[in-house]
Amino acid sequence: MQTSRIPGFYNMTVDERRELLSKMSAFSEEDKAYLYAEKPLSTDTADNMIENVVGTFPLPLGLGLNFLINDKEYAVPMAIEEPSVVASASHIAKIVREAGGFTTEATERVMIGQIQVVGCQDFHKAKEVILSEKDTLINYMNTAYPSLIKRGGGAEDLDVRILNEDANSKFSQMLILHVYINTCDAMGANIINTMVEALAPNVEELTGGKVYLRILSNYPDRCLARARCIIPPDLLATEEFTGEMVRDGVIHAYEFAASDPYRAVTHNKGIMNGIDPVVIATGNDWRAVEAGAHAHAARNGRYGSMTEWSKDDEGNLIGELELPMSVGTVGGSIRVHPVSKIAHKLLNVDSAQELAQVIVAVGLAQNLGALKALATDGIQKGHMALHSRSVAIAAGATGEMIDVISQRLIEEKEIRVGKAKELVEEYKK
Ligand SMILES: CC(C)(COP(=O)([O-])OP(=O)([O-])OC[C@H]1O[C@@H](n2cnc3c(N)ncnc32)[C@H](O)[C@@H]1OP(=O)([O-])[O-])[C@@H](O)C(=O)NCCC(=O)NCCSC(=O)C[C@@](C)(O)CC(=O)[O-]
Ligand SMILES: NC(=O)C1=CN([C@@H]2O[C@H](COP(=O)(O)OP(=O)(O)OC[C@H]3O[C@@H](n4cnc5c(N)ncnc54)[C@H](OP(=O)(O)O)[C@@H]3O)[C@@H](O)[C@H]2O)C=CC1
Repeated sequence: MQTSRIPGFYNMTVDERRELLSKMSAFSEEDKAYLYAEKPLSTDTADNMIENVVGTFPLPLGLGLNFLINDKEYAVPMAIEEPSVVASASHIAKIVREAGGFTTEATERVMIGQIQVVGCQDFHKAKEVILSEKDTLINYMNTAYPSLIKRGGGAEDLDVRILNEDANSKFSQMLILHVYINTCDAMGANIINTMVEALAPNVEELTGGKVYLRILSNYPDRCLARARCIIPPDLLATEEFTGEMVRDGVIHAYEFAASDPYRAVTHNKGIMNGIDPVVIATGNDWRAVEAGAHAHAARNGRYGSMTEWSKDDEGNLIGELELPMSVGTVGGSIRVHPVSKIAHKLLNVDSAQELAQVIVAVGLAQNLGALKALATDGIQKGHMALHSRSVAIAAGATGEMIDVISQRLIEEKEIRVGKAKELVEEYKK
């Protein structure tokens, strides 16, 4: 899309939004046939995706707007059930674009495959043998996946660790091979698993041990994406709070998360509020991304904040987020789920590296959205106002009643299902 800045998009009806997107040539006729269908994922496709299928489970798909990342516009598809997340991401993206946008970067897409060897007679000798045969083993693995080499990827390096060397350890001693594999634009789990399974017999032969696990690691700490924003305080000001007050509140909120795991978990949940919906919409494995993100948050031996917030000498608020980001633009169900295909088209990313960068930028925005609300009005004002519609529906409101009940809940400052049920009964009389 030429611009992701569409003021008041949320005040339009769904039909008006679709018409506007048509005018912006965001979707082809075929895309629209899937995206606007009541049931975009057919039962047949679903039945081919997983086991024991009895139906499908749709989620709302919204657009995170206003994202300017490395000077490129992105309307970000977000699949999520929770109200206020898309609004919050768009709200912060709007502020950040006025400050010049997000800057992002990503490392090479190097993922890790692990091979576990137990029962070696001499673990140090076994380690030496593996390292002396490193090049041969790397070449061997690459013969198991020649197409990856053709794309410029493949196994690149190999490392060996010995675990549980302490004689008092209650666990068995084991040799762990780490194979570093560039999976190009795929998340790479199946690719890596194929390669490490192919290598296992050679490893057994060289070490004299027994290989058990041969699987990727979901902590790909050489496959990182980083996002950064620099925001002058005046852009953060609200009716009641100066920009400096908001900035300082955000920094204090960060310091709280950095010092206390109980807070860090909630803080990081707020970041994943932004990340998961994009990972899901693009057909990627959100369990893998979640697991890797939390491992990274604990990399210093203590679970802490995924983001960092500080101020520079000019008083600008600086936000940074670095996460492992094992996502792909091909592979898995990405080209199987029709809506995920459309999401990729809308995002218009050229590579998995670029997708990873968009995702961390959304995570950073989402974190600031939550912290800005928490450090000022509190989360209930913005979030609960948007949640009131779900509350009304949960209480049995339908059609026009939803808006009426939702508005009453906000006015009476009692956004809860019990209250909504009373209002529904009253409305029906
Ligand atoms: C909800 C807002 C954004 C309102 O904030 P606001 O200041 O009232 O927004 P605004 O009316 O000034 O609008 C500014 C922009 O926000 C967007 N926007 C504004 N409203 C909408 C809407 N309805 N739908 C879509 N987009 C919306 C939109 O882009 C708009 O620009 P415009 O288009 O007008 O030029 C703000 O209160 C907010 O960000 N709150 C935080 C919400 C949040 O974090 N929700 C997550 C759920 S809570 C949670 O799970 C995580 C948590 C909080 O526990 C994490 C933690 O503890 O750290
Ligand atoms: N622990 C975990 O996280 C696990 C996750 N999984 C699942 O694995 C799936 C992801 O595995 P993944 O290996 O990515 O998927 P695939 O098995 O679908 O492999 C990706 C395929 O994409 C093709 N391809 C086309 N273009 C490119 C390109 N530019 N770069 C790289 N590959 C390309 C390759 O086929 P070709 O080379 O033949 O053209 C490759 O085989 C996810 O569904 C995930 O849920 C599975 C096991 C464990």
